[in-house]
Parts: sequence; structure tokens; C-alpha cells
Amino acid sequence: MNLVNKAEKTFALTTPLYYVNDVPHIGSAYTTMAADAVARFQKLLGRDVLLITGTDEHGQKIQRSAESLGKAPQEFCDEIVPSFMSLWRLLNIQYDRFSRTTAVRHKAIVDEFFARVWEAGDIYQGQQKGWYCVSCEEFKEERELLEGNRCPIHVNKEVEWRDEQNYFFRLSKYQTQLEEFYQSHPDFIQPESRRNEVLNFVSQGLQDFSISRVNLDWGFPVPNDPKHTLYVWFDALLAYVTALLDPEDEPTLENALGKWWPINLHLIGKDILRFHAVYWPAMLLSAGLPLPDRVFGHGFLTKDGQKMGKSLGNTVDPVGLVQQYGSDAVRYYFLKEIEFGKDGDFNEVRFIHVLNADLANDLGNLLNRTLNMVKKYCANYALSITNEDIPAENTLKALGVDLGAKVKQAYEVLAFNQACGVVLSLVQASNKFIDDQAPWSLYKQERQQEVETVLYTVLESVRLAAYLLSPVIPNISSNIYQQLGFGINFNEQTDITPFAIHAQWGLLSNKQQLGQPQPIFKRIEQTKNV
Ligand SMILES: Nc1ncnc2c1ncn2[C@@H]1O[C@H](COP(=O)(O)OP(=O)(O)OP(=O)(O)O)[C@@H](O)[C@H]1O
Ligand SMILES: [Zn+2]
Repeated sequence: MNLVNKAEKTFALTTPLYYVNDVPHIGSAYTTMAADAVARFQKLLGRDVLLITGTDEHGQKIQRSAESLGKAPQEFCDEIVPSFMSLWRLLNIQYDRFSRTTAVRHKAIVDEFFARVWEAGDIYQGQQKGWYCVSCEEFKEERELLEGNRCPIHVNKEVEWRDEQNYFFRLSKYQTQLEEFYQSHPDFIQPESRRNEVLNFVSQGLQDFSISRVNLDWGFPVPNDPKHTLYVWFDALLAYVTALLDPEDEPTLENALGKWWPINLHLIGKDILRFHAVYWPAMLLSAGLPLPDRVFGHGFLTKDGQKMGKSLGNTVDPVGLVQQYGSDAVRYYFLKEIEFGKDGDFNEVRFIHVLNADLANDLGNLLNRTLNMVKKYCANYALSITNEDIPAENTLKALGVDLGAKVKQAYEVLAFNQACGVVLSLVQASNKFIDDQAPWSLYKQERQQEVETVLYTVLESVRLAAYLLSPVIPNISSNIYQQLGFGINFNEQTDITPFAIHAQWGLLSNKQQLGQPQPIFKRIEQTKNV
């Protein structure tokens, strides 16, 4: 059976399927915002994109969370899931699929996949002994534990001793194949530090891992032994596959894998790297399926140096942030300020400072004052010149010419901070340019051509900046494009703004019907309590 028939133009990516043990927080939002920026960027490149997110609803962690509230697990999940969906709407996330592991059709995919792994001879029964972190849903090595038998990721949770009959997956059989795969696909695990972590872990020798639990009801039964419940991670990873089905499709692997497989990018936090970079490819090898292109494990958002998390409860509420500052502000801050891959602390004073400096002052004021100058200095509120009139050595044109290529390269390696940073340097250079050139005095000296050259050059640089930032701040970029006379909304019409054209400096024309100047981002006042 030839399961895969992926077209070049497609790009499928995933966020983790978040546990529903509590409502989402800024950490869950971080991965999802990054994924949305990648999806939007890929659309600008003309790709057919499928962005998958969703929720992981099985296992002991969820069962216990439900029990603690006196609810049935399904009822509990059904109550939490809408809080994820509404946060994604609030953050302007354009996801295509929302994959819930409790979906009926998911079970069919899991059963079919399990059968393939079973037939490969990779599942056997054995005795599992070890320390288990319910919050991670993972066995831990004794040497990894913190004092008092606590999990290194969930520092407030003690691990629990388990000694039970489980089914095991023969991970050890795939040691060499995985190592060869990592060598021949050096970009599979990113960033480099995460790749080294995985290579190091694998080189210590892979142990088979248990894929079933006893004494736990909440999950799918193991197909040929329903007294056992399938391990939550075995079923959760497969929900990426189920998500590929079109709504009307019969849930079979053949239908799921036809168009979008292999996934181009799994975006995750570093806490779940091993599952995606080791267990998942081994499971796929066992089932005879091609492996994903890339797994990127980003860093943690921390509070006072600790990973923010639902289990620890030290989280920042993204809903409040968006309601107060808007979705673009939140997206911009986290993607611009924290190097993707590294940990980053959230600090509200810094948050306000960055937004005021970059969006309100550098970008917003620049557009506003330049449009107002066009109004004042140019007949009919229109520029009379075009790109051809601007010499190649013009400072901003020289900077703008290869900016698109630089930013593309940065987005491709998920260096969002670098992408935003180089765009901001064009914006800052534009502010300096307008101050140096002083069009107000050129105007007094009746040097009209020069006045218009300066104003064109600056407005065109703002346009290019807006385009290149549109994956991160789509509302502000749309607003800028509209004020510059393009009737384009980046939330709706990516196909009419191809990168090959809009990422070039010089697109603004003398036919532009400029709109009324309006502030694009209101300066935030520091309140006393931050
Ligand atoms: N502090 C954080 N920083 C960055 N990403 C995070 C953070 N917390 C969660 N995430 C994202 O969510 C994923 C983990 O999802 P999960 O549902 O386990 O959330 P969690 O808040 O870490 O839950 P818990 O605290 O119960 O482990 C991570 O891989 C990452 O994508
Ligand atoms: Zn843990």
C-alpha cells in the first residue's frame, strides 16, 4: 500500500496536543503563536498549509484532575476544551484542525496503527518497575529525580512507584536505525542543543518502553487485551495523524496520510522532546511509515526561573494580557523578545517597554508623521514618484533590497526574534533618515522632488516592514497596508500578497490612494502597580 503522496506545495505543522488538566496559559499560547506565525509565513510563500493543534485528553493525569472536581473525565474534558479554542480565537490563531484524542474516529486510527506495530513483532508483555511522574505521564530514571523523589519538570510533584504487567514497545530494536536517521537528517531535531541532547540520550542505549497501563480506565483499551489501557502518549502522538483526515473521510491510515504526510514540522516545548524525537520516529519506523521532516523544541517561559506550568500553577493568564493589550502585542512580545529555543522570563515592565518602543514609537509614529507630511507637502495627498526615481544608493533602498531574503531565511529556521529584529532595523533607519533629511526644510526650500523622494522612501520601507511582520502582527500589518492604500487584510487574503512581489522593496506606486493617518498602536501608560 502506497500511503503517502505528498505534494511539494503543501506544508503541515503541529503544536503539541495540550493536556486538558487545566485551562491554557501563556506557555501553551507561546507554542501556538509561533506555529501560527510559521503557518502564515508559509502561506505567503504560496504553500498550502495545514496547522494542527488540539488536546490530549486521556490518561491518569486527566482522570485525576476530573476526579478532584468530582466529574466524569469526558465531562471534564468537554468543559476545558472550549477554553483552548477561545484562547486561539483571541490570539488570532488560524488553525485548520483541532484534534481531540477522545474523538471517536481517532480510535480507528490508533487500532490500525497498533495492528501494524503488533504485526511487526514490536509489542510484547513484560513487568514494568519504576518511578512514574503522573504530570509528565512518563517513567523517570532514579538519577533524574530531585530531592524528595520529585520530578525535575514538576518540582512540586512526587513521582510514584509502579510495579505492574504492561505491554512494551520494542524501542531498543530501533537504536541503530534511529542513529542512522539522525546522521542522515541533521535538521530533523532543532535547535542544535536539543539535537545534541537527543543524540546523547540515544547513545546511552534505548530501553523498551511500556505502552499500556493496568488499573486505569481512562483511555483506549489495548486492541487485543482490553484489560489494559493504552498508554496516553501512544495514542496522543497518533492524533497528529487523525487530524489529517478530512471531515468526511473514513478514518483509515490510507485516507489520513494521503495528502499531508509526512508532517513538515512538529513544534513543541523541550519537555516533550524525547517523545517526538525518539519514541515517535521509532513507532513510525515500526509501522513502516515515513518520518516527519523536523521537530523543533523551544525553551520554557519561566517565572522566577521556574517553568511556568499548569501543574505548578505559576502561570501568566494570556486572556488578561490580550484583553488589555491586544493579540498583536502579545504575539510580538513573545516572538520578538525571546530567542526561540532559549528560555525566557516574562516581565510586564519589559513587555510594556518593548511594545511602546517598537510598535508605538518606531513603527507607529513613523507611519503617522510621514503620512501627515504627505498630506501637508504633496498635492492631492499623493506621491508623484515611484521606485524607478530612487537611486540604488539611497540608504533605505539599499537596506530594503535584500531584507526580504534575510527575513525569509530567519523565518525558515524559526528565528522569529531575528526576523523581527532586522525588520525593526529598517524601521529605525527610516526614522533616522527622515530626521537627517528633514523634508520640512526641503519643502521650505521648494525642493519638491527631494521632499517626495524622502517620503516615498520612508513609506515604502514601512510597507515592506508591515509585510514582513505580518506573520507576527497581522492586524497591525493590515492596518498599515490599508493606510498605504492597499485594500488588503492579512487575516484573509494571503494568496494575493505573494512573497516574490511584496517582499521586494519598491512596490509602492504613484497611483496609491493613501488612507487617513490613524495610530496603529496606542502607547501603553505604565501603571503604578507594574
Ligand atoms: N512554561 C512554558 N514555556 C513554554 N512552553 C510551554 C510552557 N508550558 C507549556 N508549554 C507548551 O505546552 C507543552 C506542554 O503542554 P502541557 O499540556 O503538558 O502543558 P503544561 O502547562 O506544561 O502542563 P503541566 O504543568 O501540567 O505539565 C509544551 O511542550 C510547550 O509546547
Ligand atoms: Zn513531571
